[in-house]
Amino acid sequence: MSVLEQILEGVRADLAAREAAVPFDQVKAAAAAAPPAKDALAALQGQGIGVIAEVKRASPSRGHMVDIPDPAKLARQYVEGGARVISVLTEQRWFEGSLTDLDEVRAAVDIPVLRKDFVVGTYQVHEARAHGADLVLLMCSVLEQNALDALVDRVHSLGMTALVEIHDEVEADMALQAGAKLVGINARDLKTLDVDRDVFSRLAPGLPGEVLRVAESGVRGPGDLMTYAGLGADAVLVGESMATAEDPRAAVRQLVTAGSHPACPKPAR
Ligand SMILES: O=C(O)c1ccccc1NCC(=O)[C@H](O)[C@H](O)COP(=O)(O)O
Repeated sequence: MSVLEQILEGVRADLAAREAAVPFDQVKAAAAAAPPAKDALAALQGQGIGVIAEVKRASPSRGHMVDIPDPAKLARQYVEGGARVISVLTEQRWFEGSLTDLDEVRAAVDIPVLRKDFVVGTYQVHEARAHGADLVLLMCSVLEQNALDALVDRVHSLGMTALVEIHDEVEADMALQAGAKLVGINARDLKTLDVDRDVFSRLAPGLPGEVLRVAESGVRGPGDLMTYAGLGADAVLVGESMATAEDPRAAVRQLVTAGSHPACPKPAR
């Protein structure tokens, strides 16, 4: 069984437990009662390359990386550094995340917040909204086309933005067919965990001009951001190198400064 299949097995088991504990109607009602979602596309369309900074303690490729006893504090540091969106991993078994992290980050910052998880059904989408998320990650690698279409519609109908993740040409077609407005091109192959930054240069030119492009994974510093900017990225999503930085505020600031420097290529929109 691949790591991705193992992750999904755990995600489905944990989801079944939550569904048994909290009925879907209750989650839907909580989502409907939540304050309106923030406009993530507007946030990412600002000047320069946007930085999406992630609250990430652990991963299948790295194991446990860092203790984050206070995700709200880390998120505030990211905001002070100039992040446009905060990504919160909520998967618990491999990433040590939780919906509590999402609650704490939501309460701490005013910028859009992404629920980063392995979403396989509508329950998780309403759950994300109920916990204050403004964006939801949907991964083409774990969804059939029909399911992706339905989940993109559901995310958008709740006022949130779907970040639709792709890693190859087939998934790019899936994302576009589903009506994605924000596409994340993940350099990490989730089956092998290898990071290949060339995936972005292969896939980004095939996306229509109006679709915002996020370069995901393997961004280790301003040099990577500048490279992705030159290839047409509107934003970079950065986990490990921000969450493990000695000074996360300064680490984000360094990226933001590079992304707004006159020498940094600007997105074409
Ligand atoms: O990070 C992993 O090892 C991983 C393995 C399997 C599925 C997903 C995985 N990561 C999720 C992500 O997409 C990253 O957290 C995100 O792109 C940030 O990556 P990085 O900056 O390299 O930490």
